[in-house]
Order: sequence, then C-alpha cells, then structure tokens
Amino acid sequence: MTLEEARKRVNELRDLIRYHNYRYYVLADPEISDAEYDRLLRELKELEERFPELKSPDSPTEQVGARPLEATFRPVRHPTRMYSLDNAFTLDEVRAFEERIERALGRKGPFAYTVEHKVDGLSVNLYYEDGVLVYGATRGDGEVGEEVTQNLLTIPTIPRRLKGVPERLEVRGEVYMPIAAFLRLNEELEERGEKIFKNPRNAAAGSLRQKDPRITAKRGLRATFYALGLGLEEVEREGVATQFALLHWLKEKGFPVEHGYARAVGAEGVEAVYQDWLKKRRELPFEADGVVVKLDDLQLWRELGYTARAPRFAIAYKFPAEEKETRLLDVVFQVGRTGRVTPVGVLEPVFLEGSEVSRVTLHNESYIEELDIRIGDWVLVHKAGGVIPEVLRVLKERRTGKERPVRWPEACPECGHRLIQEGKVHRCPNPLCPAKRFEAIRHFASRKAMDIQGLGEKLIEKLLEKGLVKDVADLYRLRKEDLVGLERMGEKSAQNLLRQIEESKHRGLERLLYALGLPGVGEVLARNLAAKFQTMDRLLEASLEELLEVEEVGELTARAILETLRDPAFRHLVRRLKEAGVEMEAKEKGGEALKGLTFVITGELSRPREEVKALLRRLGAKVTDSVSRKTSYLVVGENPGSKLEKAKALGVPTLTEEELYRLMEARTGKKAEELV
Ligand SMILES: NC(=O)c1ccc[n+]([C@@H]2O[C@H](COP(=O)([O-])OP(=O)(O)OC[C@H]3O[C@@H](n4cnc5c(N)ncnc54)[C@H](O)[C@@H]3O)[C@@H](O)[C@H]2O)c1
Ligand SMILES: [Zn+2]
Repeated sequence: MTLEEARKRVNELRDLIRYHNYRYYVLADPEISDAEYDRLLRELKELEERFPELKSPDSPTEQVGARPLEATFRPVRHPTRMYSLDNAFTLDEVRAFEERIERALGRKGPFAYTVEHKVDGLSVNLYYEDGVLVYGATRGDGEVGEEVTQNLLTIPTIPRRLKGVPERLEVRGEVYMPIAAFLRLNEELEERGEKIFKNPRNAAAGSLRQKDPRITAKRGLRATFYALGLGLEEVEREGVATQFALLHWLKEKGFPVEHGYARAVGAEGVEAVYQDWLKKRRELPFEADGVVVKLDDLQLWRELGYTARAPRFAIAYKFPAEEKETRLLDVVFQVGRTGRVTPVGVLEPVFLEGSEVSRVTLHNESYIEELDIRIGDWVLVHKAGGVIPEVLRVLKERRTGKERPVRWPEACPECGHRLIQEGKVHRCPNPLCPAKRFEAIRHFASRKAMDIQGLGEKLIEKLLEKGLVKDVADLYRLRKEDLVGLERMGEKSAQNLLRQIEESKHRGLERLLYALGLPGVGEVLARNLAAKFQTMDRLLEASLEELLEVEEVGELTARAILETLRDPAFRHLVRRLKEAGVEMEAKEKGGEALKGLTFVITGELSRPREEVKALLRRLGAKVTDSVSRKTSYLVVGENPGSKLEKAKALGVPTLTEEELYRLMEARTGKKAEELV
C-alpha cells in the first residue's frame, strides 16, 4: 500500500467511524455491530502505526466517545478527565500489554493485576462535595459529559451522602441494564409497536438519557462502581495502595461494587481468570463484553499515565463476539396470546453460542421498516443479551435484486379472521382464535401463573382438539373420565392433574391477574394491582384514574387494562372462574396497611423520594404534595422546606424517616427492606 492509498483509506475510515460514533454515543442507535466497529477502529489504528505521518490528534483513535448535544441535558466539564480503554482480543495482545508496561517502567514483570467484569453499560461520574452528591454525569467525550443527576437518582443503590471521604470526590462506574430488565423492556416496546433496543448497553444509554426521570425509574437500571477521579490521592494516603483495595474501599463507603473481581499475576494469570469467566459469562445477570485488567499497584498508575484515549495501566480483554452471517429464507407469522401477530424470520440454520438458530423474531412493523429487511437478504445475527437470536443488520451490499419485501397477511394465520391494525401492531381481534386459546391456557397453567404442573403443551393441544376445553374456566369442569386415555394418561395421573387444578384455585388475586394475561400485565404489575385493589370485584370497578395510581402503570397500559376489564367476554370468564371456586382475593394483605392515611414528604430522604412515595402508595396510603388539615403525617428528611412550618402551624404530626419505617413495620409485620 502506498502512502497515498493509505491516506485515502485513513480518511474514509475516520469519516465512517465518526459517523458511527455519532449514531452510537449521541443517538444511542448504532447501525453496525460492536465487532464491526472494533474492526474499523483497529484497521485505522494499524494504518496510523504503519504510516505515522498520517497520525492526527483529531483522529477517532485519539478520542474518547463523542461530545454530546446540548439540547437535552446541561453539559458539565468533569473535574478530571475520563478515558476509554484499549482493547485486547487475544492472549498475545495481553502479553504485548504487559511488555509495554515493562518497557515503560524499565522493570521486568510479571505484575499483579486486578481483573474485573467489563460490565456493558455506559460510564458515569458522580461528583461529591463534603460527602454530598452534587451531580452525576455521563462520560461524553471524556472532558464534557451530560448532567443526568435526576435520572441517576432513580437507581436506588447510588448513595447521596458519604461519610469519611475526601472533600472533593469523583466516583466512577457503569450504569447498566440487567438482561432480565432488557428482555422485559423490549417485549413491552414490541407489544406497543415501538422501536426495540439492540442490546442492553443501548437500552441503558437510552434509558439513562430520558428527559423524564420517571421513565428512567421504570427501566430497572443498575450501577456498579470501580474507580475514583478527584480524591484518589487522598484515599491512597489513607493507605489504599491497590485497585483491589480501592474496590473494597468503595464498597465500604456504600457503593455497589460488582462482587466478582479477582487478582491475577502476569498475562498467564489473567488468561486463567479470563477463560474461567468466559465459560461462566452467561450465568451473570448482566451482559459482560470482556474483562478489565488493571495494574494493581496504584503507585505505578502515575508513572505510566495515559494516552490521549486510554490509561496505559489497564486494558479491556474482550470476549469473542459471536456474530454470524446467514440468509433470511422466509418470514412466517405467529399469533400470540394477546392476538398480536409477530413476524418470525426463518433462517438458514447457524450455530450461535452453543445452539443452532433457525428462527429469529422480527418483532413488529417498525422493526422491519427500520432494518429494511427483505426475504432473501443476507443478515448478520447474534444473541441479544446472550439469549435471544437477533438480526443485527442487513448486509445490503450483498443484495442481488431478487429479494422480496415482507408482506403482512390480511387474515389471521390461525383462524382466518381479518386482522386489525393499531399503529404498528397487527392483531387478531377474534376472542376465540385458537392461537389465543392455546397460549391463554398455557400461560394460565404456567409456573408463575396458576402453576398447574401436569398440564403440558401436548395435553392442552389435545384438550382443545377434543373440545373439552375452550377457555381457562373450562379447566375447572374437567372430570376424570374426560382425561383418562388422553395423551396416554392413566387413572393415577388424571387424578393428580385434577388435584393440581383444584389446588390452583387458591393462588390468590396476584397470580390470577398475571395468569389471565391482562394486556401489559406481568408479574410485577399483577402484584401491584392486587395490592391496590385487593379483590377482583373492586378491580372490575376501577376507574382510569385509580389504575394510573398503581405503581408502574402508564397511560397506555391503564387504558388497555380498563378496556379488558369492561369487556363483557372477560367479565363472563371471571364470573365462571368465580363460580368454579377460584379465589379472587389478594394474598398479600400489605395493601391495606396504611389505608386512610395521607402523607406529605419534605427534605431529603436516604432513599429516592419516588421510591418512598411508591412504597407508601403500595401500602394503600395517599401521598400529596402540600400540607393541609387532611394530612395525617409530614415525613421530615434532611434540610426540610417550608412544609415543616406549615405542618407545625396546622398541628400536623411529623415523622422522621426512621419513624416512618417503624410505622410500616408495625402495620405490616415486615421489615422496611422487605417491602421496598
Ligand atoms: N456499533 C457502533 O456503531 C459503535 C460505535 C462506537 C462505539 N462502539 C463500541 O463502544 C465501545 C467503545 O466504547 P468505549 O469508549 O466506551 O469503550 P469500551 O466500552 O470498549 O471500554 C471502556 C469502558 O468500559 C467500561 N467499563 C466497564 N467495566 C469497567 C471496569 N470494571 N473498569 C473500567 N471500565 C469499565 C467503562 O465505561 C469504560 O469507559 C466499543 O466496544 C465499540 O465497539 C460501537
Ligand atoms: Zn385469529
């Protein structure tokens, strides 16, 4: 390659990488996969090393992330710079990292390292003065980030106050979305016909950077901390000499720290930890894209310092990205429990993370439009969160012109009823559609719902086929003679099944609501609904306003629930279940504990105020914003506002936060921690 050719390619690469940085960091909506991005960056780096005259401080290889837009959040300049990490993909590259350290320090290794999970989220900086959290911000381009304090405070484990810390302190870590929360969020977005997130990291970034912290609060974000900016030297002077000890210090000060971290000696020692964690990576509740290796001795950090982009004393040793190319052979349509029609891509089978993948969900119409995917296309697939097969991108450059666009069916593939379209969601409106029947019964019997263990999929199919069961209420009318002989069922197993069906009558309203598959109602919402209404009868009479008071119920969900509750077919089903003896009352009586009381909160509490409010409401109390004669108690935190004066003037009794928890404990018989 001549210098001129290299210059051309370098410019191309820089352009491309800048564009993808923008999509990724600013829009949180990447177009290519991380592995593809890493390859581009690597190619650029290698060219710059081969042709040093092409180096430039403006090159993406010399930069961290991207400067955020100012439109939504206030920009903040970090007191000390934040960095990215250089990557290693092989043991040889880890050895090269150690050799660079040896050369820089003029001393032979092996060195001691702390190895941590590389949690795949986005880095944040918390700034404390005199132990009080002043603000929290995203990394941005390392110099200027976005202030997202309110959103960060929706993460319950982030401390607002610290004791015995340097006067000015920056604490750094990662905000991430656990895989379970990620899958749940995408399911919700899919159900609403909205755009889904490609991986937990984008979901975390998109959720933390919401204008409305109440949305952030519902996304189940978590945080883990692993570094200090300002204040590190003071902490070192107190005797914290290693990264290992620093993690311990952070824990002691009350920060959540990812517990699995290890010490290793030399590149080989690192390799052993890496291989072990690679094997176990799918047991983690979060997505980890590698391990982070940090020289343990903090003293050496100062000697080594930083490049423009990353520390010289640490490296990210990345896990191999399992991505495969394959072809989309066809798209078929499935009807779900709610009647929603989901397009499913049929793939030329590929092996991904230990299993063969031949089907991939294409979610909804928004998703298909966004990807512009066509039958016959070559696609790049991976497993999102290590679990769900997912198309990362369509390889449009390989199109031949023979590809066909995806056509939505007009009629339900299961029952032939005409489909209806609500925004980007296609639905079968027929309440007796067999697809819905099967799914409805399967879900009803599932472990977290009514837990009727003997009722497997095959048996459900048979029961439907024979017309013995048309809906879930029919289950309670089954007799032994109906069952014996079905699916090779003997006398004894028929009896067992009937006993289980009988027992399922007493699961309580929480489980029943989940089992009935009300729109948008998962386990958590079912519990919240049961806690608020306590009985099915009261729920059936709920107003929209009352539904909106339930924790985690948004406008759309509330309307959809209301519609179902008012649906005569649903009410008829409920009536039949009741007649069959299915319990319609909440098991957890917590819902009544603070009924009739009205609370107002002033000042700062040790937990986010929204969380305390939600808890109070869940226990049946009202929470309002201003003190009046109707207020039962004013809860007084630190630095209370004028509400306190007003309460005194009106003679409204006050409670400290402690006293509030004691009141809850006394009324519910449960510790406050168990209630949260
Ligand atoms: N797909 C795309 O278009 C696109 C575009 C830009 C960047 N990216 C991806 O983003 C990544 C680059 O982003 P980056 O600069 O944030 O670097 P990075 O994510 O590769 O590594 C650095 C980051 O790791 C995080 N981290 C997690 N656990 C840590 C720990 N225990 N100790 C220290 N740090 C820890 C920190 O946030 C740190 O900033 C690459 O993986 C790249 O593939 C993708
Ligand atoms: Zn149908």
